[in-house]
Amino acid sequence: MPTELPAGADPRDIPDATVSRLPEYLHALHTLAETGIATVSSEGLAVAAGVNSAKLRKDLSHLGSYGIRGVGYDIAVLTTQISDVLGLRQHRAVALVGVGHLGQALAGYGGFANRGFGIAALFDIAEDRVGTVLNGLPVRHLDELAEVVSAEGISIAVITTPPLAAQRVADSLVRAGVTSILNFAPCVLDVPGNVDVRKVDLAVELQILSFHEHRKSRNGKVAT
Ligand SMILES: NC(=O)c1ccc[n+]([C@@H]2O[C@H](COP(=O)([O-])OP(=O)(O)OC[C@H]3O[C@@H](n4cnc5c(N)ncnc54)[C@H](O)[C@@H]3O)[C@@H](O)[C@H]2O)c1
Repeated sequence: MPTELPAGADPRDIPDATVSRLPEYLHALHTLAETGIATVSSEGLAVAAGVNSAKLRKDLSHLGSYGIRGVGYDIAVLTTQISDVLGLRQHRAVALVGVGHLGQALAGYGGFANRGFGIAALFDIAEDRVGTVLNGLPVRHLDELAEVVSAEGISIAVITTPPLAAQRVADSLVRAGVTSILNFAPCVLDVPGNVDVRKVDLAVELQILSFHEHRKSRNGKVAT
């Protein structure tokens, strides 16, 4: 069985919605591999990943992976294919800027390493933070950003500063050569076209759950 994307399966053709589910499939595959099994049916993988199996088969067909009738997917092969598409076959060093409450929690989380990432550098500007050590990493002053980004080969950064500082921090990151930013600050960042930004906002997720709660209570009223 092939271990790389088959000819004709161009990662640029994979829909964004599929890409957003690939990390879930990868996580499920790692968990299944730990149980010692070598193959998994599309239904089994779909249950492990929490999606519907028709959607999973469609997603994996974008990778040129169709599974074998009666056998399913080879877990090791599919893991390699998804890791290739996500660019996870190389360990990626990540910088984190803003070592406050949230930054410290993220920097202290041990679960990134086995998902292909490591926080390699921490930055802040507060006098009482710069120079301290967190999980063996020194908190450096933002002035050192360009030097460290270049030395560590960092292309991805996480912003956990207050929103008012986030745009300036993003500008510094872009100048230093960072081309992907995960922004936790509740603001919109203006970046050049070659820079990818993803925003994480738990308040948005809660508002969506609030909508579902609101709808459930409205439906309940209609039903009674
Ligand atoms: N996305 C989410 O779901 C979510 C959840 C919680 C907090 N947040 C956001 O995360 C951010 C951090 O929250 P927090 O509670 O950790 O705040 P915090 O005040 O504890 O930490 C912010 C840190 O950023 C540093 N900082 C300020 N300006 C800086 C700059 N120019 N360069 C480098 N570092 C700078 C501060 O010194 C401090 O250490 C805020 O924007 C907050 O709104 C987002």
